[in-house]
Amino acid sequence: MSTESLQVELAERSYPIHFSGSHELLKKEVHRLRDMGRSVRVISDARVLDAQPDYLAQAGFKDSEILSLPPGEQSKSVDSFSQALSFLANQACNRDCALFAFGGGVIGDLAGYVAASYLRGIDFYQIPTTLLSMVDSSVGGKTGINLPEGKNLVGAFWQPKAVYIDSTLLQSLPPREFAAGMAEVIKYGMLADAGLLSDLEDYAGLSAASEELPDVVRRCCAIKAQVVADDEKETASSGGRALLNLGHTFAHAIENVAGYGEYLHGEAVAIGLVLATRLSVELGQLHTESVERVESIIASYQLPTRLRDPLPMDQLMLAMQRDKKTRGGKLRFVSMKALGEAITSDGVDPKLVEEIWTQA
Ligand SMILES: O=C(O)C(=O)C[C@@H](O)[C@H](O)[C@H](O)COP(=O)(O)O
Repeated sequence: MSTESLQVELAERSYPIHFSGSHELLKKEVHRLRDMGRSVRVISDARVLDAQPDYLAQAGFKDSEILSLPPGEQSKSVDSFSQALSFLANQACNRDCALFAFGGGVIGDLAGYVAASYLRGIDFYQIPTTLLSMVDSSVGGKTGINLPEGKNLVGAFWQPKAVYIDSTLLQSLPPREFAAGMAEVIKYGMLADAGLLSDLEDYAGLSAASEELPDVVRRCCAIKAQVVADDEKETASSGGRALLNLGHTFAHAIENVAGYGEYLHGEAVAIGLVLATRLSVELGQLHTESVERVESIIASYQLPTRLRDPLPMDQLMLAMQRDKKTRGGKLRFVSMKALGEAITSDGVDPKLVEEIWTQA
């Protein structure tokens, strides 16, 4: 990884994203906490712990301090949330306990929400193990769980104290998971960095071992850190943090209607990015050729550009109504006025949205 750390600037809630020497820095932090008499706990999943059997022990954690949940989106649930709270309460963890998330986006979002809720808030650290969580979900403090009614419908903004990005962890990541992470990388190019998008065209076939990957991860984190610093709680009247949701209004509806886990989050985002491009064309903001270009970039990273099977339109439209960007019953979309420059679009005609879905 790149030698520097990045700082997410949020006044008293500022924190570093470490890209180099992360494992060593993590170990130091665990020791520092223990030296202060504080306890530490970890939430992880069975697949990550199997793939990385020694990582936590080498950083100073003990087995009894680790809660292992089943892998996959199903663990981002009220049941797992409750299980994790009981894990802390049964061990009499108090307010000086620090909670570490060791896993991908599901574990990070869940553990963050547990940390935000337990005793009204305890310290929280992110150790992302997937590409998706390294470039996106571990940064910015959006934590939460899914409901049967919709994706991420319950949660809190709760910033981590630090993020430890260790690219060596990607070597054991299954190819499908790596590809899913690339969807969020492509998203960053599409929303804020035309140069990154062009580079991704040149790098097609990027893998965990590619020498370009550390710089790509850092570029995504730098965009996210800036957007979050400018609009931490997504309250800007236009643009702002909502732009990070490019493709997600469609993606969350796909995940909810198809059933959580049917599509990986990144796979749904990949389809959502194509649909957001089609929407931008229909709104007269992009040329038609943009769709072909976006589809080609997405496909070159072994990601889907279309749904495997059609999903019921009424359910997709209903799921979209529950999107957190909706105001006064009206959908707010993130579209692009150029590839590399996202904007928010209000008052989009639902008929147009239905028409876009028919092309999914
Ligand atoms: O951090 C953000 O803000 C994002 O929108 C990043 C998204 O990629 C991420 O999936 C996020 O968790 C979605 O948030 P939501 O508010 O739409 O549930």
